Amino acid sequence: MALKEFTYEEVEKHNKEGDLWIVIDSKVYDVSRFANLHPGGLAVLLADGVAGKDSTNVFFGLHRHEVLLRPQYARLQIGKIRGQEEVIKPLLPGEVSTVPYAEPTWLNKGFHNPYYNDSHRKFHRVARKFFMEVVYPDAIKCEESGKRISQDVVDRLCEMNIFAMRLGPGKHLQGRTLLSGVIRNEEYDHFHELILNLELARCGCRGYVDGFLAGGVIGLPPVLNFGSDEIKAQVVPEVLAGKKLICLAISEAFAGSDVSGLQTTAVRDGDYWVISGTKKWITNGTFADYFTVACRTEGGYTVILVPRGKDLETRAIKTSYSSTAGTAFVTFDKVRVPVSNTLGKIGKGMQVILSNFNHERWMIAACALGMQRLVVEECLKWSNQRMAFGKPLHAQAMVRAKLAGMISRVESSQNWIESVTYQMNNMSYGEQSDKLAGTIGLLKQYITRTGREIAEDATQIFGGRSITVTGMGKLIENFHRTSPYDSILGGSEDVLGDLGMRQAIRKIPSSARL
Ligand code: HEM
Repeated sequence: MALKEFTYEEVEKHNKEGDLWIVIDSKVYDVSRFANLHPGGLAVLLADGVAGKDSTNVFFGLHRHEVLLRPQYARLQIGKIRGQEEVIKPLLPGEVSTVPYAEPTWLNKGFHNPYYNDSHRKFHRVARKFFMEVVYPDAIKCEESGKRISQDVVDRLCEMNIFAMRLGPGKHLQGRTLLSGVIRNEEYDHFHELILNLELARCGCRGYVDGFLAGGVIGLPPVLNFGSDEIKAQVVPEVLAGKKLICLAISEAFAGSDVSGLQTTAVRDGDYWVISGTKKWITNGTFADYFTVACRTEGGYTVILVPRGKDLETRAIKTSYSSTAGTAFVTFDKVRVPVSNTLGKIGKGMQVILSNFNHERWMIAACALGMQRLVVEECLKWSNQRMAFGKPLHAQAMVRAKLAGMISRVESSQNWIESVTYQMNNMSYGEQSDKLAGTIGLLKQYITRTGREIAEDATQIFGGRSITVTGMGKLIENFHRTSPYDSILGGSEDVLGDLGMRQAIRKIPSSARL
């Protein structure tokens, strides 16, 4: 049905309590009955320049656009201004932002790049639509409720093989239809995977980013790369189908970044391991069915796949991000598992653990970067729409300086991660372990550190709104609270910087002299 049309003169007549209309972006809203329920109060709606008037600027200085899109408020619209059309439109599913620096360069019209081709473009369009339509609403819901990712979303992302793709290219993708067949299986590379990580991060919910089966992204590769054929045949199909969930259990209260300090032990009893000990900060642990567990065994370390059972208990750990991540404290009370559940060689678990770290750290860095870019976009929009001292925020040189720093950090991180991703595409798994471990350590250290600098700057730009969980600054609040996770999970910043340096120092030629 065509919308009723009004002139500004007609709207102006409705300017008092009980008969109150306002205009926002050419749309006419009847707020007569809503005014008393308005979270910002009645008085502000009756003010001069608001009641019966075009309140577009004042509205966008105080609310996110999504407020108007919520059904209960969208229904307050009774018509539009004759001869005018709405200008402020949200991105449609699949669309890219036209705000400068809101997207990686290759997505901007007229820009060129050496890494991405048509297959990545097609893939990106479908992925963005999927994340906006299916994942984003679940992310918002779960981030707030703290509940685990909905099974419905798990089913859909497994149907699209998104979960399988997040493990990177490889044999596990053979015979699978990727993203409804938008690309051919053999086209899939680490740049497609980078796209998935960046799109996930755009949801702006850090807890959910981990709740989005991150435990599986790091817990399943040891099974794929080091499990026996029987174990793989049993576990991989059900996990990639989203029927069973898996997580990685390495860190302990006794050993975090210092993996060699771990104390969970596995003792042989015939054909069984008997596992005793605890694990801490285990992402997805509260809802996982399988645990890829690093244990101390006679003569070294061994990684063992442990199914959830009566002697394995998980308890949710209260963290400062959402419990949708499923962060758990895990207790093994003489858990018996067959020795055939060993992943890799007995006593050679450190190799399994270390080889897994590169991909995990790269994934965390990618997600961290995705959120940072989102924060840059939020700050650019906010500084453009927020009026202070009679001018937009970006009229202040200090604000422009902060924005310049934020953009430079995000762009340098993007360029570095793309260069590393290109190496990953062209190196074998073994070569990556040898050549990229140090670089990825440094990359992650850099990206997570700049993340916290960006969080600080964004907080200053958003002021009080950056410390409230809802409203204009909700993404900034989430990012400021959760950016330290990026700098801790998968190896803390200082340890990774040191790893990068130790690897570099080891490779300085003995003949090198000034
Ligand atoms: C259709 C029109 C409007 C709707 C549906 C609406 C809805 C809301 C909602 C849901 C909130 C809670 C905060 C949030 O979720 O962002 C809010 C807060 C607020 N609103 Fe409105 N509003 C409308 C128009 C206006 C207008 C024209 C003004 C003009 C001054 C205004 C001033 C405020 C203020 C001052 C707050 C508190 C903001 C804060 O805590 O930071 N609102 N409004």
